[in-house]
Amino acid sequence: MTVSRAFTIAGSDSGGGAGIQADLKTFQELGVFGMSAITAVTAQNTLGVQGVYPLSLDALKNQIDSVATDLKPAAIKTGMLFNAEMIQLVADRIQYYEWENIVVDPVMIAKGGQSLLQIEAVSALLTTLVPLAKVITPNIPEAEVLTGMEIQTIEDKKEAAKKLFNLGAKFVMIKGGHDITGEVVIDLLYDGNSFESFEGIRRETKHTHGTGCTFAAAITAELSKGKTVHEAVGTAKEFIQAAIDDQLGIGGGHGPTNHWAYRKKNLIFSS
Ligand SMILES: Nc1ncnc2c1ncn2[C@@H]1O[C@H](COP(=O)(O)OP(=O)(O)O)[C@@H](O)[C@H]1O
Ligand SMILES: Cc1ncc(COP(=O)(O)O)c(N)n1
Repeated sequence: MTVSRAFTIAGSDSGGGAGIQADLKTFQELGVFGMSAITAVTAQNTLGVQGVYPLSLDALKNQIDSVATDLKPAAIKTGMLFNAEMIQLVADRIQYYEWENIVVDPVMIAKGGQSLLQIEAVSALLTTLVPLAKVITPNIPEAEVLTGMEIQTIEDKKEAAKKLFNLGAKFVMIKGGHDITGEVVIDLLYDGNSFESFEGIRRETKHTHGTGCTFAAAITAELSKGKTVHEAVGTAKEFIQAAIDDQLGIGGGHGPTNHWAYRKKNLIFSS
């Protein structure tokens, strides 16, 4: 039996909705064997981030090498990388192992406002990791920081996508969750030639903790199966819409989405 294998390099979210936990749940739900390397442990729940505890560079390198040398992941996702040294290490390992299916989710700030990436690390992200990305998946505030431009209109999004493409990312996905208006939420994918919109139904909910991680993890899972980026993003969009629609309603703040919802929906439709 061939097993699709995906690897996440990210931070741990004790609350289970974002980070490593969201990634592994998403891999599992999409039928992919998941592996992880933890950059930092966060003490986190739906109310916010109570603490950030980065691991040593050695601990991170050792985890990546353990996975790489034995388990051979077919697609790799990066999430919270915390500082410039970790970004450089991850970029170095990606090149060393000649990995190509790299999904870079440039995590910077948690939904509660706490920083998950040191601001001086942004230039390392731009120069070392973005050029290695098959897909980069910034939300609007992240795209603004990465490009140094304000994003308000669809034309701004297109310009930002072009800038990130010119830095070497093969596909740029600018997510629309932070747009303030509209019944439709639009994620814009750019492949260097044309733009494709992936639309979802915008839900009025505060339970969107981990949506970015989950969406990027679903893209990674599908890439590990050999799907194209367009196919992978299509499935990821269905996955995240189902996860947001099927509210869990747990916790007193920004609650997690339901990672089981996509499989549940497909089970119902196929039975
Ligand atoms: N309120 C919402 N209703 C429906 N889809 C949403 C909503 N918020 C975010 N999404 C979707 O979730 C994914 C993550 O989006 P976004 O919130 O922009 O990223 P992040 O979690 O990194 O801030 C995207 O596919 C986006 O369209
Ligand atoms: C460890 C960790 N990684 C990432 C996020 C971002 O979450 P989101 O997907 O909601 O932007 C988070 N809150 N915690």
